[in-house]
Amino acid sequence: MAKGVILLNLGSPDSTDPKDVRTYLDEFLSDPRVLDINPIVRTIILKLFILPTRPKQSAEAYSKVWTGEGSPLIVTSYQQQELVKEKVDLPIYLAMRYGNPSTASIVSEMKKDGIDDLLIIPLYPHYAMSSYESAVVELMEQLDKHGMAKIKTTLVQPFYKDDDYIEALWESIRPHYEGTGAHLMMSYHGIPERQVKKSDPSHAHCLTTNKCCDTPHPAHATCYRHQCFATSYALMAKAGIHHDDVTISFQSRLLKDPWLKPYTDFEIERLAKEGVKKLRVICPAFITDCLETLEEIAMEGKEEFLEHGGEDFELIPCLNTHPAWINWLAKRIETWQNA
Ligand SMILES: C=CC1=C(C)c2cc3[nH]c(cc4nc(cc5[nH]c(cc1n2)c(C)c5CCC(=O)O)C(CCC(=O)O)=C4C)c(C)c3C=C
Ligand SMILES: [Fe+2]
Ligand SMILES: [Fe+2]
Repeated sequence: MAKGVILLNLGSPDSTDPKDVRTYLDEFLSDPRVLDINPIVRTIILKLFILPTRPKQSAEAYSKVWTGEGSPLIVTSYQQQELVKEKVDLPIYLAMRYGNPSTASIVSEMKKDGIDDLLIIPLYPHYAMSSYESAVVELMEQLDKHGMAKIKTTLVQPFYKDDDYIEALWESIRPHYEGTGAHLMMSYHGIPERQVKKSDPSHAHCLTTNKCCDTPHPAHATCYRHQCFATSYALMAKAGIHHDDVTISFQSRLLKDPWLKPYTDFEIERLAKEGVKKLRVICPAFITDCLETLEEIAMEGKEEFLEHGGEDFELIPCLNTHPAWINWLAKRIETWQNA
């Protein structure tokens, strides 16, 4: 059998031209796992309220972080792919859920290469219907469309508390944090609360009490909130960081419905007002630095912190191309290859 590995990430616009950003946002927000509302209402909201204004605003934000080679998310993802290729003797593919390289185009490449035994690695530590699930469903649909529905597939599960992942995360954070005396914010991408409830197969556990995420339950296999907390607690335990020195929060809200709380922007302001002078922020929901870390946190978040009395603010980079992360990927692939 011809083995191959596919890395899945979210994707970016092709350029900072508002037209390209519009095309990207249209594809992204038309995904029923992202705006999971009545399809007619979704089209109305998208076409009448979001697409007339947001592409220009988002294009301006993207312009602040864009590199000579393109979007940070795409550039770093290609670097990850190349570094993994240096470590394992297998074809390594990279596909995006939205934009390019599209999942469809990469599946077509895999078909030409005769791949019939595939390891799927969604580059998301946590399960969310809008990220991990959507990327996997799109891949499966494309395999089906390309006549590859019957190939052997192995799916890497959300690795939010995997010991080697937590170790790699701490190794990447440690030089930027240890000895600074800073308060540590762990800011995760938010999702609407209704999506946490929808992803609970029992429909009777998630968000029913304040303590649901700390009470063991099968629903946690697909509970984004539980998995984010589990990453935070495992990291604190590994690094010996006391919970008084940590704030866990959720960023990047869209529209007015309730999203997971507490909200990162409110927490940054609160911490500054309460006298925290030095803040370091990590964003463990992202493997790769992107608009949401480099602009929303490192620029907007910093401005907000300094405006309200904070003095020293830094975003700690995501895992990106850290050797411990590349080793984690290579080890997962080799374990599968040799099984
Ligand atoms: C952790 C993974 C992600 C989840 C979960 C997620 C949910 C989610 N996102 C939106 C809306 C937007 N997100 C945007 C950017 C963006 N989102 C993620 C990851 C997750 N999103 C990443 C990595 C990025 C950055 C992409 C890049 O090019 O750098 C954007 C686009 C930018 C903007 O206009 O703000 C939108 C829109 C929703 C609605 C949602 C859950 C319902
Ligand atoms: Fe997002
Ligand atoms: Fe939960």
